[in-house]
Amino acid sequence: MDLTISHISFADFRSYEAFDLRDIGPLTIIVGPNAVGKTNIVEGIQLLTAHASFRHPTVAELVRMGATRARLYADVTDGNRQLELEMTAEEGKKRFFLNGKPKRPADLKGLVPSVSFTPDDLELAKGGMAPRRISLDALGAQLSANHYLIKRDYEKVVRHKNRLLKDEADQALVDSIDEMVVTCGAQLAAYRSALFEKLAQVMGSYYGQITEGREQLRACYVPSWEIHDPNAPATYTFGRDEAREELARTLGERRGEERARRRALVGPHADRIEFFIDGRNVNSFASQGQQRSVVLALKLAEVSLIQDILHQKPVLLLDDVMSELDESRRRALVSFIAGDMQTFITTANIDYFDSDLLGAARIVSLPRAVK
Ligand SMILES: Nc1ncnc2c1ncn2[C@@H]1O[C@H](COP(=O)(O)OP(=O)(O)OP(=O)(O)O)[C@@H](O)[C@H]1O
Repeated sequence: MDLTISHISFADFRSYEAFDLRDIGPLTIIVGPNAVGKTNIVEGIQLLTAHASFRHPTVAELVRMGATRARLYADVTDGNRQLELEMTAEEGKKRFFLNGKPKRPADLKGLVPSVSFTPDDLELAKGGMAPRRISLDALGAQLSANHYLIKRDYEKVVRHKNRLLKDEADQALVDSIDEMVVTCGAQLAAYRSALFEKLAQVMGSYYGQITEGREQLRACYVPSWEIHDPNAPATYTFGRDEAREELARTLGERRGEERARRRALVGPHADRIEFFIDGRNVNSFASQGQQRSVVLALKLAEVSLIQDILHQKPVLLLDDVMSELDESRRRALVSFIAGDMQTFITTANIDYFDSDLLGAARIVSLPRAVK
């Protein structure tokens, strides 16, 4: 049996002085008016399970205004094992505990994975590359502690390199940091590429189901060393060694450009993720509805991959997305939820759910805060 959350408790977290929910079952629908604290609950669960928040807050933002320390807690069980997950936020630091013992996030990766789906995710199929890379790394981090650690190291290296370039530091210093860019960057790019290959395949299959076979989705991971035509889908497969060679070569070729623009231009922080429907780039051609289907397919694929790789169903966190989806996409999502995966849904309007789903759910109504 999968690990599921049976109890959550927050103290001085976001808007909550205290929040406690016990006997949590497979499906919880959290209902309430705007700004009542629905998203805060989902964020708290994501912090406890994925050790990150889709809102990318500072630690101080997590602590209730006027308090000094936030504490989040969850009991998790698979019927046999009982685990206690805990996170504190205090003095600029998040700390994690398992059964009362301090743990590094890397030690907890994959224990109780989660997939969140929020209105911000709908931007994933629209514009910039950064949210797509962040989303891929967030998935990778839950699937592999090594992915999480190398991404963290690589980001440090690039920050350092950008500082050197900004300060117009000696080229020898930049060259020495470039060795790290190559080592960490090649490993990160190889992890991402291998993960993305699986993700793209499952995504394509979900997209086919959502559109009832009418349209084909192709997703491509494009490393920064490729000269890529955004209007032509292409598959680039490579391993770590090839990535090392290509990165070293491209860094050499673009050294002058990096110095002139005073920032790092080569490496996985500049890799692209492109989506194509029937051969056309989603960014410039897709309708809003098609873009939403792409994101829905991506989220469903994330869930499937976690299940396949970790043999543990993730906790699904749906923050106010029903209102953003039309009837057919809502149906596709609900049929997925109706499986046996633990799910938390927030909504301001319960009318989006049919009576079957409501009948299976525990409804938690949050009252309007008294000011
Ligand atoms: N650190 C904090 N201390 C106190 N209050 C906070 C803190 N962080 C957020 N809040 C409050 O939490 C509330 C927002 O909660 P949340 O985002 O969960 O609302 P919601 O119910 O999801 O609303 P909506 O339906 O509009 O998305 C806001 O009133 C905000 O001021």
